[in-house]
Amino acid sequence: MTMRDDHSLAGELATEAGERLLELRARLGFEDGRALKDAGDRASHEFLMDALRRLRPDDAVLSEEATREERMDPRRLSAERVWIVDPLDGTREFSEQGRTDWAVHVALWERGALTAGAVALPAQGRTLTTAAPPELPEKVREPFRIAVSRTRPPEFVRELAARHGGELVPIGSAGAKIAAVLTGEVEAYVHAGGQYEWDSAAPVAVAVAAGAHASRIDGSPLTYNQGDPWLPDILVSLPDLAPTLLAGIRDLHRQTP
Ligand SMILES: Nc1ncnc2c1ncn2[C@@H]1O[C@H](COP(=O)(O)O)[C@@H](OP(=O)(O)O)[C@H]1O
Ligand SMILES: [Mg+2]
Repeated sequence: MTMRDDHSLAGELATEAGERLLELRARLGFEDGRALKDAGDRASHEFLMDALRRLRPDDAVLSEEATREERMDPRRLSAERVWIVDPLDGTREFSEQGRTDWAVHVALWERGALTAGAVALPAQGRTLTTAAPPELPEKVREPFRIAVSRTRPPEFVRELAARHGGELVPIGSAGAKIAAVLTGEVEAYVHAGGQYEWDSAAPVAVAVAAGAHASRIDGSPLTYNQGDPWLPDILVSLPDLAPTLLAGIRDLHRQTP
């Protein structure tokens, strides 16, 4: 392979990992969901680790599927370049026949900020990348739609939508939900209660490159490559909707701390 820029590399790796996951899904079928999930996590992780080791040998990597020791390796904390990857986001949905809301995340963090990233949505036949960020819808649709976890929607988001005339849309995978914001299927994604850096790094890199709002739900910045990769809440939205949602969340939390 020739030397390529980080944006293209993120896109190519996420896309190829996704193609391998589609093949695996076709080969193993859906009878044994546990086996399919485990095989998908492992195959995608190994492909991405091998490729990054070969193509970016000097960079550190933080992957969901690495061992705890690898994830806690302090060398990444002093590294200038760290790839943050989720080899299979929405593992649950990957194991359910017919579902297309699962993703491969590949992000690059450099000296304090996300600088490149890609989210492959293999079953939707597309990859969103910082190489060519999607064009955001110009206007916020009314009623606006908030994507939430299918299985763990935060309690307050129902009330938030009700107060501001919004609708909830359950979708699996953080990457698929943020992609839905960027492609105009929903206007926002709100999550709280738990998540890790790899769940949001790549989709946030693409969202920011596209001009979307991305922050913690209190409006503070999302920070990556921390010692503890726990990053429990997130708001991604069209920029014009962010002030309403941030104020709405603040009000709700004031009332029910
Ligand atoms: N409360 C929680 N604690 C830890 N991880 C969570 C979580 N809620 C969601 N996630 C993770 O965020 C991703 C998107 O979840 P959801 O589809 O429910 O919105 C999933 O990643 P993985 O599929 O990579 O494990 C899921 O494990
Ligand atoms: Mg994930």
